[in-house]
Amino acid sequence: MTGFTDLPDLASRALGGGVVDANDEFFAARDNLVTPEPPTFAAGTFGPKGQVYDGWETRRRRDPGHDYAILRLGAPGVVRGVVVDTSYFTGNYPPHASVEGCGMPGYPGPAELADAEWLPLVARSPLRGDTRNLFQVDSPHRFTHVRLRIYPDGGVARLRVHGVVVPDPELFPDGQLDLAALEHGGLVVGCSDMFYGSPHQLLAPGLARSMGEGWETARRRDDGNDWVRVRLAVPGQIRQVELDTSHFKGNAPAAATLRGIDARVADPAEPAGWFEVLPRTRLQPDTRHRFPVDVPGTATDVRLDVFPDGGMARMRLPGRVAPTELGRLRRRWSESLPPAHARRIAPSGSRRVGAWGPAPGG
Ligand SMILES: NC(=O)NC(NC(N)=O)C(=O)[O-]
Repeated sequence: MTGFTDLPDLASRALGGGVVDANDEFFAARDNLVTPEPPTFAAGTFGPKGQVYDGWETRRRRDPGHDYAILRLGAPGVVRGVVVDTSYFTGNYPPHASVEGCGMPGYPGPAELADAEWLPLVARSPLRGDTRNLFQVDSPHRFTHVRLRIYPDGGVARLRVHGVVVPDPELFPDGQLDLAALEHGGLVVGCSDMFYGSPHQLLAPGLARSMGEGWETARRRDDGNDWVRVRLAVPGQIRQVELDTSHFKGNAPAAATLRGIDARVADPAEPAGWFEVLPRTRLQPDTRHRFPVDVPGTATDVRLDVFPDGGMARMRLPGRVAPTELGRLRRRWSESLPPAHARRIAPSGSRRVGAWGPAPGG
């Protein structure tokens, strides 16, 4: 794993991201900005408003100003880079764009977001048409929303917001959670092959709807086996291993093993530090397998080996986090809040009720 685009897209619809506001979407719907699949184009397809585009496209401005869209991240986190993808927008891409982020508690609507404290992620920069425009981001804050501004108008196919999830520890007060879940901060840090499907999808929320929503390798023609390594959201004890081969019917692995390591005290490069979580276990195609396990060790990372190759829809690792780690998670969360969000959090957990604005009708 090298550049920021290897990190998960926090805005993706696959993670629950959405477009909550835009000043205009005359030619093409804002919602397309967060579609997980790459953009497509069919020349000469005209609807009642014009050429059909797989992206967000505003009308031609006849007055000064600029257009904007606001995205809710599916999983709030620290942003490492954004991709303003103008694929297929050639005579109608915006020549410039900027991106800002804000961190808000609760579930703000467009009116609250308009008044939010927006911090710069990408300064106003030139864009190329029909191009994935990459911008590195350097900000330590945990953002819940981003705002894309385009100058003055035009079309953008996708906005990818790559980063590291920073979970809200209040969501698992008793320390029980899926230690591998992307939305909790679990992260794929390496894999042998991802020819047909991204390994990040293994950790995505919900059930996969098709084979395309899982991790799938190419057919192996040697004696090796495929594997994926995951950094857990937080160090913890794994209580159950869920390996879901749903939709993989002619291409499920025959068997799998799972090993864990506490990389704070052992070197992952040395085999000695790895302990068995799930012994080599036969798998069935198209099946959600759930194996209770009793592992005394704490793991920071796991490695799933599949034999010999194939595909898997999801891997879940329900487990328990030590109270000390929960404290560390709380500190990491509070230290990464942008100033406006931090000001809204009163001490002693008062954010549980009415933390954002008055109750409806109140
Ligand atoms: N051929 C076009 O793309 N024209 C217009 N856009 C759409 N969607 O028809 C425009 O003015 O940008």
